[in-house]
This record gives sequence, C-alpha cells and structure tokens, in this order.
Amino acid sequence: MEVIHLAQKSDFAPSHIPLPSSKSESNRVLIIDALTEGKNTLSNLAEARDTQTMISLLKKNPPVFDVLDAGTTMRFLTAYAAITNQNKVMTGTPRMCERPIGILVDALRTVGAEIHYLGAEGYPPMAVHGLTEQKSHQVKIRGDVSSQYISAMLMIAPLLPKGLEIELQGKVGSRSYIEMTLDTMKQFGISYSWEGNKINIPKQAYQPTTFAVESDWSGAGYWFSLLACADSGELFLEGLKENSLQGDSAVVAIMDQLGIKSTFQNGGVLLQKKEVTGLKSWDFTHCPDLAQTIAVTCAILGQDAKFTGLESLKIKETDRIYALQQELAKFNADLKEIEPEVYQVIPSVTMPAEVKIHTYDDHRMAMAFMPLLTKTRVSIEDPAVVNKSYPSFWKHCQLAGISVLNQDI
Ligand SMILES: O=C(O)C1=C[C@@H](OP(=O)(O)O)[C@@H](O)[C@H](O)C1
Ligand SMILES: C=C(OP(=O)(O)O)C(=O)O
Repeated sequence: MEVIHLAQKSDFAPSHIPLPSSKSESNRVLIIDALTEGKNTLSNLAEARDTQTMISLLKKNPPVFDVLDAGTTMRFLTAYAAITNQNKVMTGTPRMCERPIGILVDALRTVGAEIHYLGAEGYPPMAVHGLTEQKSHQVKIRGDVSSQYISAMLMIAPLLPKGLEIELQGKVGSRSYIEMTLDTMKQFGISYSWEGNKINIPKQAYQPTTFAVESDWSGAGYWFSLLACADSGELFLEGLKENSLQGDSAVVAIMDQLGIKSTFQNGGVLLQKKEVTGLKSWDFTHCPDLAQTIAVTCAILGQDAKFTGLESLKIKETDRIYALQQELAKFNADLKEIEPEVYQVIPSVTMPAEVKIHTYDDHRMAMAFMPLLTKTRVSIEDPAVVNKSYPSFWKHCQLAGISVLNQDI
C-alpha cells in the first residue's frame, strides 16, 4: 500500500492556501443544470472525484451509473434517473453498496417511480425504471439517516406534475445541507415554503442562471486544525465567504474555542493563533463532516471534549467512529462513548516518535490526521484517498511548508 510521510513541523510561516471548491454545492448545481437542459453558466466546479464522477455520468449517460464512493452522486442521480424517466442501474463501490438508500427509494416509489433492488433490499445496486405517472404529491421522509434523500427529492420536486410536499419525520440531521439545497434551488428561480416539518414545492421550471461554486468549508477545516495544533504561524484561506451556504462554516465558531482567530478579508479568511477558551462541548448533528477534524484537534491539543450528534458517522465512507477510535489509540487518545450517543475525546498525554495512520477508504481520515505532524512524524496510508473531495490536498500541504515524501504529486 502506498504511504505518504509527513515530516514533523510546528512553526508555519504565513502562507496562502487556495482551497478546493465545494463538492456539495457542485453536485447540486450539476443536477439542477441537467434538469434545465444545460442552459446555465456554472463556474468553479469542484475537482473532487465525487463531482467529476457526476459530470462524467451526466455527460456520457451510460446504462450503468457507477458512482464509486460518492454518496451525493448516488442519491441525487437515483432521483434524477427517475424524474427523467430513464432505465439505469445504480451502483458503486462495495462500501457504497452497504450505505442505505431504502428511504429514498421508498419516497421515489411513493411518487410513482419503479425501482428494483438488484442485491440486498434497501441498498444499492438498484435498477431504476423511471417515473411515468405521479401517484402522490405527498411523501413522508425520516430525517435522521441522511439528508441526502431529502435533497434528492427536493431537487426533482419542481418537475413533478403535481409538485411535492415533503413531511420530515423525527429528528432531522444535516439540516444545513437541506437548507443548502433549497437556497441553491432558489437561486435557480424556484419558490418553496418550509413551515414546521413540511416543505412544499409547487410545479415550476428552473430558471437558467449564472452560479459560481464557493470554496469548500469542509476542506478548510483541516487548515484551521493544523494552525490550532501548531506552536506558531498564520494561514490565509482563499475564496471562503462568511455567509456561506455550507453548514461546515460552523468550523469558525468551534475553532474560535480551540485557539483560532478568523478574520474575513480580501476574498478569504485570515487564520491567526489566539488562546484556547471555553467549555468544549459540541453537537455535530448539522455538520457531521467536521467531527473527525475536531476530534483529532482536541486529541492533539490535550483538550478534553464532549461530542454529540455523531449518529450518521457510522454509515459514511467507513464507520467513522470505529476508525477514529482505532487511529486515536495509536497516540494514546480515544473517542469514548460515555453514555448512549455521547462521546468524550480523551486527549493524548504521551506521543510516540512516529504514528502510521490507516485511512479506511475515507478521505476525511487521511486529512483529519495530517495536523498530527505538529507533534510527531506521521505516515498516512493510501494518500490518494483524498481525491474524493480534495485532490490537491498534499500539494496544498507543501504550500504550507510541510515536507511531503514518497508521493507523486
Ligand atoms: O448533501 C450533501 O452534500 C452532504 C450531506 C451530508 O450527508 P448526510 O446528510 O448523509 O449526513 C454530508 O455528510 C456529506 O458529506 C455531504
Ligand atoms: C460523507 C461524505 O460524503 P458522501 O456522503 O457524499 O459520500 C463526506 O464527504 O464526508
């Protein structure tokens, strides 16, 4: 297995990090663009493999939509294939075929789509046979498994002859991603109402527009973490907006408690070190992709912390709770479940001279553990795993002055 070696370093001269574009925003505008027959002007689309897979599948339109390990690509294209009345086999990596999709399939079947499972019930692969007649204009979708099912239904809703009312049931996780979907749709001329637990979208046409995708706040988190763990330095993250559609911009407030001052200026955000303050207790229900970043930061910084809202982590690219526990243990830290669904970060007290991180086919495992280089020598297995969301990650490490060895970049 290929491994990347990161030399120990704790002082960082001021540098600029360009950042990738958001794959979440990109994959939404690509679906909307496909539904408006490509009359839009889209810019700054992500280099992320998840987005490039979406672009290639929409362009080549093969009979089998193999999304690899991209959750949004799987969920959004399943709804897209149904509303555009196409026969498609939806599949992906072995892990993708373990990630549930039954809630979306049930919602699509309720509105009239014909979908068959080709393997286990409730999981890809499936055969989508399209949607010829709308059977219902109302669906109930539970909100505690993945918001991507809701986003997928929302984006096709304006094209349904009778429109759609979605009733969200139970706890709603990743709510910021639902808001991102609706906000994006609004920018393409869609009107909707969201009252209580009901979202209503009348039948209407998407209006062609010009849309520039923002820089990725989830990717930005790794740089906040690096500086928080470093002894000194300053980083400028390019292209980030203060009022972002992305819920992971919550990293600013979290990192403010972990010793990072953020100043928005000149098309980006300046990160500077300040003292660590406040009680460390965070709920990741609406920003689950930040959990690994913050857990590793606390473990490295010696900060005890309480984490809740981690329920969805077990069904992402890997079981992220298990993966974190295994890798934190390598430097004597832990993410311990102290009561059901409440976790405590047990920070590291002794640091080995070298730590080798296994990445579990999960881009966020590779990137979240990078800041460990501020305390010890780190090797990271399967470095190309970052391509899912942030292909230029190791190049950007070099821009920050990190010595990256044994990798063709
Ligand atoms: O809609 C999106 O773009 C995403 C929603 C979240 O997933 P869940 O809704 O499954 O938590 C997030 O973890 C994922 O990286 C991207
Ligand atoms: C969970 C993620 O992505 P997805 O669900 O789209 O595969 C992620 O990028 O962390």
